[in-house]
Amino acid sequence: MSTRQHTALPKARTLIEALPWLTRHHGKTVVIKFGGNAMVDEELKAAFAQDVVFLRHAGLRPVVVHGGGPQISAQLDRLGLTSEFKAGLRVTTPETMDVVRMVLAGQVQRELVGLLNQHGPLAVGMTGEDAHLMTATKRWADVDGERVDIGRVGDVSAVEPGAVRALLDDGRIPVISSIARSADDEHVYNVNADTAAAALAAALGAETLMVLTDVEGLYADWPRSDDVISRLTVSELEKLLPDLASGMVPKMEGCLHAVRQGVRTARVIDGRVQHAILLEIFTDEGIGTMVVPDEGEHA
Ligand SMILES: Nc1ncnc2c1ncn2[C@@H]1O[C@H](COP(=O)(O)OP(=O)(O)O)[C@@H](O)[C@H]1O
Ligand SMILES: CC(=O)N[C@@H](CCC(=O)OP(=O)(O)O)C(=O)O
Repeated sequence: MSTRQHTALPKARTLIEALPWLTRHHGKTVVIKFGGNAMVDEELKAAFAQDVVFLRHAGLRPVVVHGGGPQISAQLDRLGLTSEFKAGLRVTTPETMDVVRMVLAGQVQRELVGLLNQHGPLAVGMTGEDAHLMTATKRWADVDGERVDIGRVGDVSAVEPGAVRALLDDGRIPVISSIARSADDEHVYNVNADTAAAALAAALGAETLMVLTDVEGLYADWPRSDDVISRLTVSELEKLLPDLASGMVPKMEGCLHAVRQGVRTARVIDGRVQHAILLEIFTDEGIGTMVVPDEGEHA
């Protein structure tokens, strides 16, 4: 009897290799934050959409929260307005807020929804304003120990995840812009997208928060070295937080918050690498930086 050599055998083996990961994560919610800096390359964006759709078809419940800092700055520049950041947060006047809302909800979110929906009627876009998803209170920046007014920047004070859950139950992929309502509905707030993703992951009881950015992960001694910290507990991260700078502050604060609130792992991964999300499936320890609970917590 002759056995036929099937050329597709290595592909079948690869699929089987993914089985333990897929079994472990089946039915689990994964909140994926896609940063504006990782979003500047067309091929990367298309690969990101493929990964998210793959997760959805593999039985996970992916939720996308997107940023768009560079895209907002470019539009402000076109309008002759300046971009100013304090402690990693955009100083947001009412005029700036109009641009933030227009760019995030009208441009970046639409583009991601379009890319995902090339694979079927899956993605539905919303902002934190929709169905009271996110309510925020005014956030002040801490600059050298001083409390500084940065305008319409908000911190998430409440999340009503019902609408997102309903979309997930319906098999959709929610794509969420980081804008929140104020409790009195007088205006809207600009929320850092890392902060929004973390709040949402916590409220949804997500298994994982994945933050895609434009560096390999959290560098131990940035900018002097590029040694990536591959794993740290929330207590270790808490000690490190005061030494962090710029964009890493809301990211790592978000990871800390999410894991403290019961999210099993939070990861910062390199969104410049094609298929960064799927690489997670095939590497035991994962890539980038992983934040885990302290030993003995959420058993
Ligand atoms: N310890 C650190 N490790 C890695 N990156 C850091 C660190 N501290 C500050 N950064 C900066 O944070 C940036 C990522 O944050 P940000 O620019 O807000 O990205 P995103 O658009 O993905 O949210 C990096 O490009 C890097 O310049
Ligand atoms: C308050 C604040 O800073 N909001 C951010 C919202 C977008 C964002 O966070 O985008 P990235 O993830 O690409 O940085 C901003 O206005 O740029």
